[in-house]
Amino acid sequence: MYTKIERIHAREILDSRGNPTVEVEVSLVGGAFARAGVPSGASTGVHEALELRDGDKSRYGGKGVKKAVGHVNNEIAAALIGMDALDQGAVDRAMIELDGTPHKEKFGANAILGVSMAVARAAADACDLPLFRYLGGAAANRMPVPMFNILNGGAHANWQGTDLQEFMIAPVGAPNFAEALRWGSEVYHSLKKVLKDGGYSTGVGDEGGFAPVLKRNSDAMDLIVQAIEKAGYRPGDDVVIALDPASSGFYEDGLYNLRTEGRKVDAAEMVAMYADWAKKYPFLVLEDGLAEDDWEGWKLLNRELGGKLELVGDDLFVTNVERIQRGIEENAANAVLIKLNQIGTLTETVAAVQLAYGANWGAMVSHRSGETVDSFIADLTVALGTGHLKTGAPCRAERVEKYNQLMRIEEYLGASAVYAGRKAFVR
Ligand SMILES: C=C(OP(=O)(O)O)C(=O)O
Ligand SMILES: [Mg+2]
Repeated sequence: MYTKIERIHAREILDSRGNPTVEVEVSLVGGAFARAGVPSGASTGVHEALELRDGDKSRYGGKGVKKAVGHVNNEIAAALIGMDALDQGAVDRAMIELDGTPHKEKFGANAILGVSMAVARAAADACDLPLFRYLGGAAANRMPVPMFNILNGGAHANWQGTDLQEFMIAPVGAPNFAEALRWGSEVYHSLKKVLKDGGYSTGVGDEGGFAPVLKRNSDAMDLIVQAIEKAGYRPGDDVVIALDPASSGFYEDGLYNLRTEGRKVDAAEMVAMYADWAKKYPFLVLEDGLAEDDWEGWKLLNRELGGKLELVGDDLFVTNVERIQRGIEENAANAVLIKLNQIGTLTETVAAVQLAYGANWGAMVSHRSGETVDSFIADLTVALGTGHLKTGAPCRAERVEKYNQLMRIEEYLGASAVYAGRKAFVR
């Protein structure tokens, strides 16, 4: 059968931060071929599947991935060769069972995910279909709102800028994805000018957003509103703001340490700050507003703001159905962030999205702060119809490749494409 897996080969490559990561190639008997690159986070959740690093300090300071590469080339290849690439579920289950640990500690989620992605792409190639069409079927036509991270802080700016990690803009009022991309790029360049004119640095963080040193976190909101207006758009109607404070990164002994402002606050005070911002700013989406195990805080946040904001759990849920199920039962959020490498297979990622949909929750697909030029998540977003994705600033090749792939998909869909717009957000 022409979709049988014939060859699997992994190698070590570099990601956008200059750290090693896994790249996997898969060939099928009929000649189909695909390659996939595995991303890597910096503000990783403690409940994520394991990213296997060598720990050998003589190479890349211990960050090499030769062990993960070896697992792909040996045990995983031996088990998967001869399997049908069209049966993604069976391929992913075989790797999960062979690994046999709860968090993929044996092979590493980086090894398993590279194979999972490359097998899907090889199957799409064998079917002569674009990846989004292979994964999503004939009805997949929903183009996402791009969430551009234009101001970086926290771990993504070496803790030298804002405490909050990501300030994103979302062009909800655009008529289509191509225009949304243009609006986002124009606001990004407008922010550069606003920062330059204000005497701030225009150096960038890990995801390509500017990383100025500011006195208060809310200064970032004011600067972004100015940038939206100066670019000729209406804050709120055309372009809204989304935040990912990644607050697990500054949660210490039960309090949130806002270092730049010199104050430590509790969950209720954080919720009050977000409520105030929701009144003052065109602010619609809040990811990881509270820390990954602060379930009581999240419940309060959802009670207070769940009707106004899309509250997205990233470190809280780590794309893991058990944690998402708990979130649904405890009414702790109304949306989930979706990162393939937090869980380690395509099959489990799709299950996480379906669980969220079943609860009428939103799902936002996401890149990692360490990326390759692989644009798998662009296709995945359209395939699953999530309506929004975040993949950094509209600059830096590893980020724009995802946005550019969405341009190609929108062109391919032609009149069938539907831009999700404001409806993307569940509140
Ligand atoms: C993309 C993110 O960052 P990282 O990849 O560093 O976890 C995030 O926190 O949403
Ligand atoms: Mg996050």
